[in-house]
Amino acid sequence: MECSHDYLIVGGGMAADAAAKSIREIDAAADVGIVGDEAAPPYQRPPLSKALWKGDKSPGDIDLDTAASGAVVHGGRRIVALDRAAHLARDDHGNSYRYCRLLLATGATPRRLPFDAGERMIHFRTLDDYRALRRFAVKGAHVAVVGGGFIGSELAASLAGAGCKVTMLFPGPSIGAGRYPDALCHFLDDYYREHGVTVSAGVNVVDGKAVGEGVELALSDGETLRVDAVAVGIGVTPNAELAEQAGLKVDNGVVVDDRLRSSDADIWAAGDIANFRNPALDRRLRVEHEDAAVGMGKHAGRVMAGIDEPYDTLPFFYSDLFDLGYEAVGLLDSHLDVVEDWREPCREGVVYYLDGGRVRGVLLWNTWDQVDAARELIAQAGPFDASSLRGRLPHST
Ligand SMILES: NC(=O)c1ccc[n+]([C@@H]2O[C@H](COP(=O)([O-])OP(=O)(O)OC[C@H]3O[C@@H](n4cnc5c(N)ncnc54)[C@H](O)[C@@H]3O)[C@@H](O)[C@H]2O)c1
Repeated sequence: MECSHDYLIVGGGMAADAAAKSIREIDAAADVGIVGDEAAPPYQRPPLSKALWKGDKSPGDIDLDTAASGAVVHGGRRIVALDRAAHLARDDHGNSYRYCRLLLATGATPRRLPFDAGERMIHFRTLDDYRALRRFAVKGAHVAVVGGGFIGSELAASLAGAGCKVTMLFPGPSIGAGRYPDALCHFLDDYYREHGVTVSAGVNVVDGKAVGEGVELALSDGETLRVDAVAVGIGVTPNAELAEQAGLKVDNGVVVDDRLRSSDADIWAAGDIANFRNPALDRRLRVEHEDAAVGMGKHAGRVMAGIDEPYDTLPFFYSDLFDLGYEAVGLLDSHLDVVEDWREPCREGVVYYLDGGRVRGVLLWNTWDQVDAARELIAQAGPFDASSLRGRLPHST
């Protein structure tokens, strides 16, 4: 089959959906095509590790209704080659797609543990992964959660809340290490333990195999752990092979300019794969959060449809961990100078991340309605220090 689209979007996630909708808003007559390798049409990813486990949402509620944008969604297909000169993409089913303008929104692939332990070990990212884990992570089941980052901390809390016995395993010193200040990391380790989670920090999973109706893991401390299922969240790799094969500039993702345009004038990139420069932070970034996927998708769609404006949005993300929650703006890197301003230690407060007297990131821990104020602070030249920051952002709840 050969088809032709004015705008072809490669990847079927949240960035793709946002781009299709913003193209439609500007170019009502546009012919937009989306080719994505997941069978499901675009859906919201954040509920997979949070709301779906709490029963706040069901899989039917997370559909993004991309069809409403008028885009033709070619699901279950993967673009495997791009001929930039001919403006032609080819998929793994032998179909070809002609395009005028193309958006790469191919997302990222979970890093894998170096062994196969069968269907009960799930590298967690997609709706299919959620469904697979749900089959085994029933009430009372013992689930090992490998990784102490975003997926690991959210899933461990959600699974414990859903009545599973949870063991967290990760090589670092504590949950959230490298992102949060030490006191908060230690508080989180204790908080998870108080909520019934076994937190095994500093422990690597070195091997594993399927055994009967479970998985047996060999750990770096010499122990063996037998569980009903394993959920793995040990980081992701941007899906930039297609861009690389096509000869686009790739360096920790697809390198784009301030219009999210790649080194090819007719190809843009958005979401997890895009390496862009943020002017306020004065550095290039690749951001793997929902807000960036949606915001960059929307922005790329607008630019592709003819609105010439720069993308200068600061990274924003949020999380829910048991009854704790936070919003964050900019860079959370505990190697920066960290100023903690607690209203109640580790329960409610603000953490600032500084570099040379400039605020580069703000963590709003159980502190709400301060995101705009945090953005403004990061835009200011400073210099700031602990005394000028403490008490600056109100600690409203
Ligand atoms: N709330 C949110 O914004 C949110 C929620 C879920 C996922 N995400 C995104 O999804 C992506 C994937 O999340 P993630 O949690 O996998 O990545 P992550 O980078 O947040 O965390 C990776 C974790 O795995 C650990 N790790 C690395 N190698 C390991 C190994 N061999 N064995 C055990 N642990 C190992 C790291 O120490 C770290 O704790 C991220 O890009 C994240 O930003 C975001």
